[in-house]
Amino acid sequence: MAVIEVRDIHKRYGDTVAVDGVCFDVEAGEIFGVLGRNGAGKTTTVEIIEGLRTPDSGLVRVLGLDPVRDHRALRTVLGVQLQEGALPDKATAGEMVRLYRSFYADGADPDRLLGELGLDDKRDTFVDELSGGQLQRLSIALALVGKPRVAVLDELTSGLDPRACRDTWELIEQVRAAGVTILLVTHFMDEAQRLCDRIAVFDRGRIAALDTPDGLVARTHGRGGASLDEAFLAMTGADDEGDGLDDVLGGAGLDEADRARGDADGQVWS
Ligand SMILES: Nc1ncnc2c1ncn2[C@@H]1O[C@H](COP(=O)(O)OP(=O)(O)OP(=O)(O)O)[C@@H](O)[C@H]1O
Repeated sequence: MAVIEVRDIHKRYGDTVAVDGVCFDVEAGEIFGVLGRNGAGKTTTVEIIEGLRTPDSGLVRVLGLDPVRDHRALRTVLGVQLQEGALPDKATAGEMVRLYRSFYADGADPDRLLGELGLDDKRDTFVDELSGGQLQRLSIALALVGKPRVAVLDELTSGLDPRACRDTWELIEQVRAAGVTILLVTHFMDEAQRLCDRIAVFDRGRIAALDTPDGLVARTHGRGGASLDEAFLAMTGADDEGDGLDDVLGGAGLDEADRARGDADGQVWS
């Protein structure tokens, strides 16, 4: 059974169609990337998966749970990276991680996790005295401290310096090696290339392509050694000329059956 199942979800905000028939499966132990230009519908889709938004139609299941109806049960197995501004200013980094740890029966050691994220000397620092990158690392700690079975990481390394990025990628690889399934929303192609088993490229509320990083490159550049960055630019650059991603990908674009099919052989929680 897929860990995350998304079936034909639709969401409008007034006249704006944010999500228009999105389908995909995320398999156990997979890092599944979500890429797309600003406004493509990524956050809306992810917030529907987290149970923060209700789709107009369609179905979502996370470990068999309905994110809205089973929200309480979902909270114990799903780790979510909070967005900026969601934390109280006058709590310390250590207090926040210990508080989040207390919500779960099992979990990571707060001090060890802070150390792995390079925050050991910031344990007693107030949230409003952390730098942007330190806050970002704290939000990753909070997403992982409950040892979730599924983690949703939205803009994982935004604002991190290159060293902190690499350390964070290594941590995420360890988390994946422990069998956690990860949904990763990112604008960084090097991050997607390194971490993701498969990537869904969103375009105007739809999934225009779903493949491995190498598979996406092959769709636009053949086997000519181009990078994912070049592939993504080729796909999205055509948009500026008025063509959609499906036009660029031509016959290589996915049909509905492809979009719904998961084919990764990820690691399984042991
Ligand atoms: N609360 C809202 N009210 C009205 N329109 C919204 C709302 N949230 C998102 N939208 C619109 O829905 C569309 C999809 O937005 P969404 O935030 O899902 O895109 P995104 O791919 O996450 O973009 P970004 O990369 O900029 O974060 C956009 O056109 C956006 O303006």
